[in-house]
Amino acid sequence: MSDLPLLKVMSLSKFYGGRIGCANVSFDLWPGEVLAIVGESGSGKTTLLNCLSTRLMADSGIIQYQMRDGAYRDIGRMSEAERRFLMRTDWGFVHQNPADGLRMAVSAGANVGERLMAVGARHYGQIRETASDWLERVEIAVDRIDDQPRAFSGGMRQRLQIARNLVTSPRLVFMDEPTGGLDVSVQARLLDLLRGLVQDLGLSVIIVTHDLAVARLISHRMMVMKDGHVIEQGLTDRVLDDPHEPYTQLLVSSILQA
Ligand SMILES: Nc1ncnc2c1ncn2[C@@H]1O[C@H](COP(=O)(O)OP(=O)(O)OP(=O)(O)O)[C@@H](O)[C@H]1O
Repeated sequence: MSDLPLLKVMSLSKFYGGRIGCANVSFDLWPGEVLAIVGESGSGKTTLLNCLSTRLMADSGIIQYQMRDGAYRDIGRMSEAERRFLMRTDWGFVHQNPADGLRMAVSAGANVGERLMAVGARHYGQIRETASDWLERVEIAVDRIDDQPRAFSGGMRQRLQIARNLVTSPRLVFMDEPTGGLDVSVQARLLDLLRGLVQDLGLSVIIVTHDLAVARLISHRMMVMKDGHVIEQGLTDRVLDDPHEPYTQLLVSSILQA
């Protein structure tokens, strides 16, 4: 791990009119670290994730990202084109619904290859070979490369979305409930796969989940949100085994021992 954070977030806030989306959120994210944002429905997890990934503009606060050359850039001051380039190359975003992150009417191979072309790949044979490698890595049979994702199961679609995101070797991946909406056995397999990939690639991940068991399995550190505020944060095992805040204690006892 580097001795400098990959992402520095300072006093980030977003309001919807008079309603709090998220308020005054600050944290650092380190290279190779998986941070889970947990909390009940409406606590502000998605708002925070969307502000961090610039899909939503925060009302106030600063997000600094360490670029590949080591320099920090203020994300809020980047041009739209620079932000989009970052999203297509050095960052990934895995949506809960794979249809939001895939192009359903083009082949699986093209879904993966498209991201490669965004970083300058032009050689058709190499793009197809890399796409095949990635399909294999996410446990999709290579003979499905020309099929459209609409012919895939939910779990396969999600694995394809992951391949599409990881093919450009991003350093930071945002995930919004990536195992939500899947059968329990499919969820377990996907989580296993994700955990392996994150470890092998040394990815930094910010994952939103309402499922504390998912957070336990995949994250190093956890932030608990309530009414738009981060009310507790710490190492995942510490927060789950020894929650300090009464609200976290309630959340842990109601969900883990359900
Ligand atoms: N587009 C919007 N317009 C107005 N209010 C919004 C909008 N999006 C979210 N909110 C409000 O902001 C607060 C946080 O919502 P958010 O969706 O971020 O929570 P969440 O923890 O992600 O919930 P869930 O797990 O249900 O997705 C809620 O009070 C919600 O009603």
